[in-house]
Amino acid sequence: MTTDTTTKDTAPGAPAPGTTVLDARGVTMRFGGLTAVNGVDLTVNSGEIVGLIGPNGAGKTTFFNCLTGLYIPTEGEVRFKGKVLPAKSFKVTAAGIARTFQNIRLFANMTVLENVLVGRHTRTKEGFWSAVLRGPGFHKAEAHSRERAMELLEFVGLAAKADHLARNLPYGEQRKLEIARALASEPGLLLLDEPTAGMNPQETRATEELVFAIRDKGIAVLVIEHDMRFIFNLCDRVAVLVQGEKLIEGDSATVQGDERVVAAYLGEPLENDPGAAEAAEVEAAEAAQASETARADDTTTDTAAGKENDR
Ligand SMILES: Nc1ncnc2c1ncn2[C@@H]1O[C@H](COP(=O)(O)OP(=O)(O)OP(=O)(O)O)[C@@H](O)[C@H]1O
Repeated sequence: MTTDTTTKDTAPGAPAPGTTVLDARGVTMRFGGLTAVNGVDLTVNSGEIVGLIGPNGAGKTTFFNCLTGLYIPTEGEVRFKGKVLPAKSFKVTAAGIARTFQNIRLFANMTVLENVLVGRHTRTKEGFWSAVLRGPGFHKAEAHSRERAMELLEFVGLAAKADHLARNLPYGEQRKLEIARALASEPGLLLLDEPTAGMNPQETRATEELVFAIRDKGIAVLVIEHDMRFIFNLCDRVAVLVQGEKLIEGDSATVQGDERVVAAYLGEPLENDPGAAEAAEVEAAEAAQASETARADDTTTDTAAGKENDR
């Protein structure tokens, strides 16, 4: 896996850095009376890693589902490389947007390699009859797909486990396999939904490096995550959703320093702050103690100085 985050090993055909790849405008999703996403605008440019954060139930996954054709937004429009996205998830994948899911969705009884091969189906030109007749075209396409799938397994660090059953992989490796499978559709934009959920700090750090390496291959990334350290280390831009609406968007420093973001995560300070009286009492006692000590020190110094003068 490439871990160098500075060298750009950009894929041929990738758009120039800074070109808008995803352009979501006024995306609204209502479920009956509940507005889960409300008028959200978001762009992702090529060469960028953009974070989407917000408290539980803020509408992040619903917004992802609107970007990937799982939901048809009640209002708004999503464009990918300038074209309005089709309203079917397999067509969205074919257009160039791939995703992983919050809850891992692998074929547990298939091998690691087979799981990646499944991810290639939108890129395989060979049709039904070619598969049935197993002619030379089919064998050539299959060999190419296997080669590409092995490259991707190498890239995420799972090549040695290509023949293992997916269900036997440890949790962190299953998440990597999901990413390899998503990459198999050769996307221009990768959406990651909580890629480090349930990971230990080492696995999280490795995922961070993997995402940088994906970006360096010319694939733009939009990532949902609750791990703030991961998000602020990784992302060029971060958008914050609260109750379905975009509260703020900016670089990590701007978002981290925004009082509204802190309030959205930690809650507003309570009017009659419980414990405030006790805290003030402790502070006053500590201050009194400090001045008492200072006075005692002064007396000791004076006495010592007096004795000196007495000599
Ligand atoms: N299919 C659905 N039908 C009805 N309500 C839904 C549906 N999907 C999501 N919701 C509601 O929409 C709101 C936003 O949910 P969503 O899962 O998008 O939030 P989230 O920000 O991804 O939360 P989390 O961080 O917990 O995953 C919630 O109130 C949720 O209950």
